[in-house]
Amino acid sequence: MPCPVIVRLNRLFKCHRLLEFFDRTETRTNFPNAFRIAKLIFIILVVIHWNACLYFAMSYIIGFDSDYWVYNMTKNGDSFASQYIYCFYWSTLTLTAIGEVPVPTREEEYVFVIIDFLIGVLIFATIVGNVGSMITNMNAARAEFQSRMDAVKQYMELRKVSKELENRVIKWFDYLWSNKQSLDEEAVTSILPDKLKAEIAIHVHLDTLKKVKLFQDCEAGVLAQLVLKLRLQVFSPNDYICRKGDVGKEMYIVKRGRLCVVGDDGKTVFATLSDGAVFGELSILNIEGNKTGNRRTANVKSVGYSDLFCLSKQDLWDVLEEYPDARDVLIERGRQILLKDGLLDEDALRKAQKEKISTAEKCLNLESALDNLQTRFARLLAEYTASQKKMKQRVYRLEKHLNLVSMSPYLGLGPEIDAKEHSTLKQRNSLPYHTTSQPSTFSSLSRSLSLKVERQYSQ
Ligand SMILES: Nc1ncnc2c1ncn2[C@@H]1O[C@@H]2COP(=O)(O)O[C@H]2[C@H]1O
Repeated sequence: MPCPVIVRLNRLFKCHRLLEFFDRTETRTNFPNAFRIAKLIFIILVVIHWNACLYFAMSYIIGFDSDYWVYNMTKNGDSFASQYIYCFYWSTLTLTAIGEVPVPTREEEYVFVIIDFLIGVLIFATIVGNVGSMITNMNAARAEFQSRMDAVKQYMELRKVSKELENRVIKWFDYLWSNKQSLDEEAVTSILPDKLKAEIAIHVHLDTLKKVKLFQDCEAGVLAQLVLKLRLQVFSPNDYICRKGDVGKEMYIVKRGRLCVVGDDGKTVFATLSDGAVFGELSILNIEGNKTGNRRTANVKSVGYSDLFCLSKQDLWDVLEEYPDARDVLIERGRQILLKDGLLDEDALRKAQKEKISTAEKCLNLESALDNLQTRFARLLAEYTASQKKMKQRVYRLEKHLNLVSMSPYLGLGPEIDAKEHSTLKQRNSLPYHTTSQPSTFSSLSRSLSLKVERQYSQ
């Protein structure tokens, strides 16, 4: 074997870098299946190349032209290109087992060919397995969609659903697939963290939301919050999205399609709604004076297929509670539509507004009364503290006057008395009560007074 080849074998230690490259590229590429096929072909070519090199090395060791199996220099040429091409050809035939190869004559040649055949079987299995799984992966979305559709079809068959309705359902599936609408967009992005999900939702839906006149004056935060709550729904031609009198539970934004606000006969068209239009908001905005309350004010019908973003009442209010200005804008616009349709009870609106004002006034009055009370309470507290202080001083003076001041340090009353006076009083106090010059009634009075003051202190 030529020496430079052995020296360069240490390059095989870098193999892990190649595997790392494969892993990273497979994760990052937008065409994973194409990359997997390319990787498989590359690995097979490398294995064939190594096998060709081994064949040439074995022929070199055994001796070129020595038998029918080894590389034949005279027959196949001795240039580097012809040597490489013949060996590569031989290796391909052996490993893929698709062609006849020279029959080995020596034992070591047989062993080499057996190993080659075994590797060839593995390569073949790998190719078939990988290509099969790639084709399955490529069709995974279609297969999932198909299986769901089949389940619905079977169900309709079982429940004897009318042919007309069955056709509508099948056409709905067909529209969904041909417009590349996912059955459940939330499920697709559910694996992502909330932040990324929000960014994707903003990217996908924000353009539609920006077209919506109703939201054009709203703060950017409102749109960003709303965009996360939108759910895509697809309606077939002539489907009623809402009917007059139903309880409103959600509002809709038209992403694509055409819809009509129709009368009860289903033919009289009051208004046509197209991309960016909003409807279904009147019954969920709790507009004061709305004659229909939380009921739908009109029928809305889809003309062709229409893609609508649906926003539930709860989700809308959750957002609007944080953005009162946006709420006022929406309510004002809704009020204008109701006024135009003659569905606004102006008396009720005025009454509600008056009630609102009187409630606000009541709140203000209550607030000022509370302020007043607070001031008076503070004044009372100050007066009480001052009178308490005065009383303490009077008790102290009284006690002093009655020669009972000696009790004060124990009771914690009044200012400190000087040490001399204190010792004199202590001496006097050590005498029994009846021996003191004061009558016993004074002492009991002073005691009860002291106890009262002590209680006040402890409070
Ligand atoms: N004259 C109109 N023009 C446009 N849209 C309307 C008209 N009347 C009703 N709608 C919409 O039709 C919706 C029916 O449900 P809502 O009452 O919740 O909200 C209603 C409005 O959004």
